[in-house]
Amino acid sequence: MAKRQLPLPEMNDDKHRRKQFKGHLDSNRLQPPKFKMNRSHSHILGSKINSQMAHAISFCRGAELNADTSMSCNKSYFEQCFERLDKLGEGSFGEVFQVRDRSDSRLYAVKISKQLCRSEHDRAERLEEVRRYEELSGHQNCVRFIRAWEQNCRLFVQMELCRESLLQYLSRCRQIPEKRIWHILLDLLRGLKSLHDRNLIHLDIKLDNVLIGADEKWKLSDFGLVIDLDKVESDQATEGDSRYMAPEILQGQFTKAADIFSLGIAILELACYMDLPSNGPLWHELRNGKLPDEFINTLSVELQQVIKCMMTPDPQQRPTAEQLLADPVLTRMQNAVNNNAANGAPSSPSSPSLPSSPSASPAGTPRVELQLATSTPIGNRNCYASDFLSGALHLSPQCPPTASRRINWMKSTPHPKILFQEIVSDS
Ligand SMILES: Nc1ncnc2c1ncn2[C@@H]1O[C@H](COP(=O)(O)OP(=O)(O)OP(=O)(O)O)[C@@H](O)[C@H]1O
Ligand SMILES: [Mg+2]
Repeated sequence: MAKRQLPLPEMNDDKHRRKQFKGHLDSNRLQPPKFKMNRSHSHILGSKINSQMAHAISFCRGAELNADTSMSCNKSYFEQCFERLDKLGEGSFGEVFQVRDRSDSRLYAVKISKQLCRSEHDRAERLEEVRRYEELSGHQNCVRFIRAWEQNCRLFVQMELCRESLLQYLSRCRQIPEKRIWHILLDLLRGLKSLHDRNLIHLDIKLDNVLIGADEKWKLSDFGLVIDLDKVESDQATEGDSRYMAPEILQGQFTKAADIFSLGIAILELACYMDLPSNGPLWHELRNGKLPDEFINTLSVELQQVIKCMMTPDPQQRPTAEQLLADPVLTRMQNAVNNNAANGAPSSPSSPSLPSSPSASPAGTPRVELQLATSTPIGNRNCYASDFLSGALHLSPQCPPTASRRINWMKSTPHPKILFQEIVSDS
């Protein structure tokens, strides 16, 4: 659905404004200081650890480091096990690299902590972080944890490799069709429900901490601030980015409802391409249930309602992830996915604009499904089918139909070149 172009509001400090990106990173974004939890786990790790040797940190049975971790080898465990490729991103806590695992030749992401782990207290905090991450990993809408280790006073975490963050996606597409926004919301509510069902709260939900996987699913990531309500007193929790922070966090109330607020305001940012304030009058207005009309009016009534509910000022009145998943629009989407699965039709709720559902074609119009076969890279990354979904695709057949009715289609622009393969044709 194409959005109406609205006049920009004045650019005063505290006025609402559309996002302004500089490349992929928004340098206007403030990173509020993060406070640390003060739990001690020194009893778990013991005190005598040689910091130059790699130590597996895992709560899974059988987790161990297989490379030569002895001091006789000059290479670090990381260098022995991985070929370091591109840098994928950086936050206040770590740098993330794309790597190739030498043992299985597959690509992964490894996050290397910036902070040095100098004391048992630091180490205990990391251990707790890894324990929480392992606990929630496994859901398709949470970035998968592979293993973690510590060497030279740094924590290394190996994860599934994702394609890009929701912030990068927004900076690239700018106007995201509403249908896709619903799919993103559905994926993230599922991920959030899996955390909340375990009594974990994320506390740092924001566009930068949502990634899309190779499986086309949107996933929660960056579990550094997650707290376990069964184990940690809420006064030991840490606040996340102030732009996404629920109002009650200022009173020290850390509950699951705070995550719902953060997700709600992130969806507002995504749907309206709005620059969220980190403080000032608009920050308070957004937390008093006053959403700027010139932005919110561009959305369907259903999406407006969901966002408003999620941003309800009183945390007790905010719906839970489970209640939100029962929203009529989200229920219809889930039913459609389930029906497709039951009929054996390939379906992915997050690969939205490919003509993957019969309803995408008016009656009588031939429906063609294409899958991305190969592509040349954009910049230093591969391109994906979804890179081309926000505009019309001008494809030309590269070869005539064969007996098996498979046709290759080439996008007409010279760069990037993408090759689609037709997988269904009703014509
Ligand atoms: N598994 C992954 N696959 C691909 N890119 C990733 C992955 N994990 C992180 N990144 C990229 O690296 C960036 C920083 O990662 P992350 O958010 O985990 O770091 P951080 O230091 O904890 O951030 P913050 O400052 O938000 O706390 C992400 O925004 C994302 O762009
Ligand atoms: Mg982050």
